[in-house]
Amino acid sequence: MNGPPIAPPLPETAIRASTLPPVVVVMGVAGCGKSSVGQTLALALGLGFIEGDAHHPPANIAKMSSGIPLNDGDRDGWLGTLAGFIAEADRDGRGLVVACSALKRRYRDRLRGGCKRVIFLHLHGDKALIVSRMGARTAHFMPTALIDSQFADLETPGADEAVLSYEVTMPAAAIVADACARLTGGEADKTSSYNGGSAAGPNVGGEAAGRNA
Ligand SMILES: Nc1ncnc2c1ncn2[C@@H]1O[C@H](COP(=O)(O)OP(=O)(O)O)[C@@H](O)[C@H]1O
Ligand SMILES: O=C(O)[C@H](O)[C@@H](O)[C@H](O)[C@H](O)COP(=O)(O)O
Repeated sequence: MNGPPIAPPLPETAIRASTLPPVVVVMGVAGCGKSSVGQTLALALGLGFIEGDAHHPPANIAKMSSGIPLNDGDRDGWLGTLAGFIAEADRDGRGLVVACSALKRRYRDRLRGGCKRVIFLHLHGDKALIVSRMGARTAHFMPTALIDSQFADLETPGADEAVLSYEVTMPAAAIVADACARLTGGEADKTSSYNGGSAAGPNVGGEAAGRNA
């Protein structure tokens, strides 16, 4: 009897089978490495890169600079702008890398809403280490004092989200090499983890598997 498959195909397999280049959102709290990893990943994949920080309205930058955390309302228009870039890439069949904190589940839903190819690359790690990296940055608007609010807002991606997760103790080059391998079908390092999610969830794997079945 021909019924639906009992187990969905692994999303990682589906990503590899996709004929379209990936759309990756590098996410995580301030100072986790989104810009560094995102830029290098985009270069390695030959894709465009969008720095989310460059699209905050001046009022958001002023707020963070003065030590006040952003709230959902502050982030609304900014997320809309970034979701627009992603939807445009999807319409054109282009790949793209975006650096965006995407701290909450509903923010990620907004970003992937216009593009079923979105994969989140979550950089996570110890708060003290991240604070020390933030402190070593020069000429950056984000005060280290806001790190507690960033961790408080962070909703770690769930098992039903398409996400590659990396511990920030890994060198940025190693993160990029592993992510490239996973996204393009090469050999991947065993030290990272991949959360594919179920075919029923709003994940890239299920959609891609459907398109390519
Ligand atoms: N994996 C890493 N290992 C060591 N240092 C890193 C790593 N990723 C980023 N950094 C450094 O940490 C600081 C914060 O990184 P950045 O890319 O600005 O983070 P974000 O964009 O998330 O705020 C920078 O000085 C960067 O060079
Ligand atoms: O949603 C937010 O609260 C901000 O977007 C924040 O998460 C982001 O990280 C800042 O723009 C700081 O910039 P860096 O992440 O580059 O430190």
